[in-house]
Amino acid sequence: MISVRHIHKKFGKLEVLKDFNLEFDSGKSYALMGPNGSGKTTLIKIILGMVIPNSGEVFVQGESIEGNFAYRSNIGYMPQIGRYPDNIRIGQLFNMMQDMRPGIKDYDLELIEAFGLDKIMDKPMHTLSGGTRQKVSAALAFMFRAAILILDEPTAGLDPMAVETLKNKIKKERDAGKLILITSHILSELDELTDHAIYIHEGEVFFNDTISGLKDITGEEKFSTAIARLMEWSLKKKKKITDLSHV
Ligand SMILES: Nc1ncnc2c1ncn2[C@@H]1O[C@H](COP(=O)(O)OP(=O)(O)OP(=O)(O)O)[C@@H](O)[C@H]1O
Repeated sequence: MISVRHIHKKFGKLEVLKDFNLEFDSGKSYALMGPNGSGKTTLIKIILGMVIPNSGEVFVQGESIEGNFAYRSNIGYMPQIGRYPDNIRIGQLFNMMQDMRPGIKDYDLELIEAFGLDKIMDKPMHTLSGGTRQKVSAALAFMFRAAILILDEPTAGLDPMAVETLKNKIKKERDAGKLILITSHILSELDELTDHAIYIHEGEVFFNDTISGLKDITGEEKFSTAIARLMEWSLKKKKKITDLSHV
């Protein structure tokens, strides 16, 4: 459903992604992991067409995204930090986003109600707390019933009740067969919400397999310990996991 082929991205002299290849299939949920600054958000922004790679290509539902904007309506995106016009009110923002997708009329308003945003529609965005802005971003990501959901650290800054609400929503959409891609540093959350683990190290895909495959190859039952082992290997060996059968 999403195919990332030979992507190379540099910012100045910094090589963030090096000949990066990945496939994301519909009906599966992926945890995108890696140390701070390893290129997770950059990869997401390339898939969304917000960052242009130096070379390589991305295909979404079989079509190259180059010069193509229509594919974005198939993706619900929750950014790490949502940036919105300061003076716009919550309700106006929802209306504006709906106007930008005139082809979609059947909105998913579940999170708006669950987070109580329907009761504060008149509040200007710049007056909102960080967590409430995060709730608005989550509500927008799910609003258009997109087949693909890309969630960049979705629960960061949310209170425990909102975290549970959002996790339940993600599980519901996952079980309905959507493609879900999540980056997070909260491993328990990834273990709960996803079935595939992708680990990025120094601009390359170091590990890409199912979470049960990860547990098998590391010999660790616990997801967090398996990831710790992977990090250890990535730092020591600096080779792809396929070369580590002898570790
Ligand atoms: N627009 C930009 N200009 C210059 N450098 C950038 C830009 N965007 C990202 N970078 C750099 O690219 C690298 C990868 O950043 P990115 O945000 O993709 O990492 P990340 O894996 O998402 O990190 P984190 O876990 O901290 O969110 C970092 O070194 C970052 O400083």
